Amino acid sequence: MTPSSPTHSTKKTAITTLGEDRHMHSSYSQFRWICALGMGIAIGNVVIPMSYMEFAPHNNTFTHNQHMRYSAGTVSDKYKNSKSANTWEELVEQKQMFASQSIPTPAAPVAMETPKLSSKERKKIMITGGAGFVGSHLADKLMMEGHEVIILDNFFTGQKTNIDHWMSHPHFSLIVGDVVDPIHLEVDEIYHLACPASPPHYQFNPVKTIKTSTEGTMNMLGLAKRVGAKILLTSTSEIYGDPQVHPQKEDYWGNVNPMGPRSCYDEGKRVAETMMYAYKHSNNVDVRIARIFNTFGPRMHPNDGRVVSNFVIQSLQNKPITIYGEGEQTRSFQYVSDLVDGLHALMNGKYGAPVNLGNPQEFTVAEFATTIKEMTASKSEIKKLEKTADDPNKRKPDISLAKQELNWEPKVSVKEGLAKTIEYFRMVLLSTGEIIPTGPGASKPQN
Ligand SMILES: O=C(O)[C@H]1O[C@H](OP(=O)(O)OP(=O)(O)OC[C@H]2O[C@@H](n3ccc(=O)[nH]c3=O)[C@H](O)[C@@H]2O)[C@H](O)[C@@H](O)[C@@H]1O
Repeated sequence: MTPSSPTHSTKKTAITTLGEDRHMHSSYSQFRWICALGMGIAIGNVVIPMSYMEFAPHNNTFTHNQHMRYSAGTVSDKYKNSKSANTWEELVEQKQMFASQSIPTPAAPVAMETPKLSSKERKKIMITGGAGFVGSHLADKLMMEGHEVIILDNFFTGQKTNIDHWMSHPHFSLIVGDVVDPIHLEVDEIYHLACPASPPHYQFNPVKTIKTSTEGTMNMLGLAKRVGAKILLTSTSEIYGDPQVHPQKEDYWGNVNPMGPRSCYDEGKRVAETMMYAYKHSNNVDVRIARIFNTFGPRMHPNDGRVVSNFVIQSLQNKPITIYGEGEQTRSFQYVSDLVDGLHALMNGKYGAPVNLGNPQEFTVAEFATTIKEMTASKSEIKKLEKTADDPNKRKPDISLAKQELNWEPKVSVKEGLAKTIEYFRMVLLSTGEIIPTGPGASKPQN
């Protein structure tokens, strides 16, 4: 199997055994400490992550005593002194402590105490696709504000490891389900993220991708209408297709091939936007639309197949870096914490028309490959493969509207974000062994 093959695999070795063996692995233990020390700032007994909790590399399960031990690995004094419970009273005390806090896991190696809001201030917020890469970072932010978070995810691309740390928190609920099925519950806000976003994944079952964006969005709008909730749709830069205008502003109508391999996603999101406005105008639903440009960061699935995870994983293993086409196509990359801040600002602001959220720092794919190769001190060769069908030639957001309406702009440079992402994947590789990233063409996410 070559890295360019449409099939792919991740060899899981040490880490799955870890959970089962219930023993600490030395590199893993080191990983936790690096993460905790590198990411957290302790204030009193609360550990505030530098950019939420960023590390979610693997499947693992933990015993209660392991939770206790992990708590000793945080920077917080309170946790530093905690140890395995010896008596019933100690166990009760520790259980109470963890009941109001997150539980440290490899996904989020710092324990975090969530603020106690009054019931009037505390909102019930649903995130569809909340176990995914972006959704789980958003969940962290909302939990850290003290809200109640309900995640609805079908785990097609989402991973439980991304949200494990909140599972026993009283403000957190997980519903394993699909947005294509109607759902009845009480919520104040809905962040509707559910939909595979990586081209190989959304092309795997195009009919399902269309249903997710259409029936799924209809169901979420129906819910918003019934309970009077505000709803935010994560749309995409892909609605501009292969743009003939550069950079792209929100008033550009786009250049989409309605019959191409990407159209299930592009057209699905376009119709989802249309539905949002139909419900706004006909039913007075309070809507928000974010058009998200290429986003990267820790918790991207190693087999996501998008350019950032592929190039980083290939470089770290000194394997060929696969460029599709000549590498002259451009993309503009934003770090995940900036996106999460933008989504939050949009939901909490008053602006109801579509807004681009992206970082205008633009790279050709070839430049991007060289940048990652240099940052990882890799010996990888650059390998050119066939260009993929309908791959947009240029993409860069005009974010003047987001600056004006949301007072938002990205704070993390691409290089800073890449450094964090490289460290993340370095640790993933330490734990999992070899990874062969997903190549071009439709494919199912592999665990
Ligand atoms: O990351 C994102 O946020 C966006 O990713 C994808 O859009 P795309 O720009 O095609 O993302 P990638 O698959 O990461 O591709 C970026 C460029 O790198 C190239 N690429 C990708 C992977 C690879 O191994 N080699 C390579 O040259 C692609 O051909 C493309 O030109 C999704 O379709 C968007 O919905 C999503 O918003």
